[in-house]
Amino acid sequence: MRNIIVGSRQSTLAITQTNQTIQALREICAREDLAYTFEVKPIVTRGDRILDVTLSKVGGKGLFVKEIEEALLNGEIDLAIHSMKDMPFDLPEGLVIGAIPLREDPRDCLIGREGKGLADLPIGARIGTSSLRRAAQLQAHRPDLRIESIRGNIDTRLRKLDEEGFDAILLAAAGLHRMGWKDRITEYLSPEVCLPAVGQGALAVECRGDDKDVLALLSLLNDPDTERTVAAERRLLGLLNGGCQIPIGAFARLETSDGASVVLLQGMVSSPDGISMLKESASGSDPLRVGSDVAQALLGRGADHLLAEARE
Ligand SMILES: NCc1[nH]cc(CCC(=O)O)c1CC(=O)O
Repeated sequence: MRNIIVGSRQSTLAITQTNQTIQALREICAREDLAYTFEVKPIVTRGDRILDVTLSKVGGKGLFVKEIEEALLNGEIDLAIHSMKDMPFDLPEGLVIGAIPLREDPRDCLIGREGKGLADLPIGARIGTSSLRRAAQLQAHRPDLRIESIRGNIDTRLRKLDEEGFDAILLAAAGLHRMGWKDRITEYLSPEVCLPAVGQGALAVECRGDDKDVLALLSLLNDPDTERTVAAERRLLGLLNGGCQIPIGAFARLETSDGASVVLLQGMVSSPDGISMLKESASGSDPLRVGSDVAQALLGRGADHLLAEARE
């Protein structure tokens, strides 16, 4: 018998993801006859305190992660559930990702006012997003659209769609699905129009590297297919050194070829206006290799210049 303390941010999405993951762990415990109980401990992160300023301007990776990792390291909590796409590339010494559960829908989506899809939006329509990646790709697809910044948690943004007169906003489908707000989505953007963020739709369940009980439990929650696709995307991000402020998109999926699992990865790097946009793809059995192949292809075609410009 052990009580596992789960640290969680207090945004509606974080609470939902934490509760859904605990529910899945409880089902595993019932099935495997494991005597664990779970308790949620609220944690406030820097990212939560500065939501009223543009997050990308504040910079620094892992604004939503640092305080939670400190609580893991000092034993205040035993487990934390993060959105994979908010996870920095490197984990602090002593912490590991114990499970990557089955991925939700990785796509971005449009939430149009009055049910409008992308093709229904009038010339010059106002679109709310504060993601450089979504803005660049949408602008490349529809140069006429006026893209404006919109901030806050998912719930706040949905409210602002109506209150601030946007014609549509862009969000990750995964968050809306998890919150039960699928019906607000008016169009799913295909990866051809908008490549998602690295790890979008996936969760990272983090714990201490020496916590044997929790590691054993989490291994039962891990989804090996999701782990493979996320590994390819994150290798690409790591090699592009995505810390700087530049639109980067990636999407990996699996296919079976002659009985073997093959990872197919598409990657994109762009100037913020979407005018200089590079896209490359690769496939293979080793996700890390596929990630570095796409990174090398992008760098060889000039992604290094785009990255250097963004650093200036
Ligand atoms: N940037 C915040 C964030 N982190 C994870 C999600 C959505 C869920 C996910 O991608 O797993 C969101 C909101 C959004 O981008 O719409």
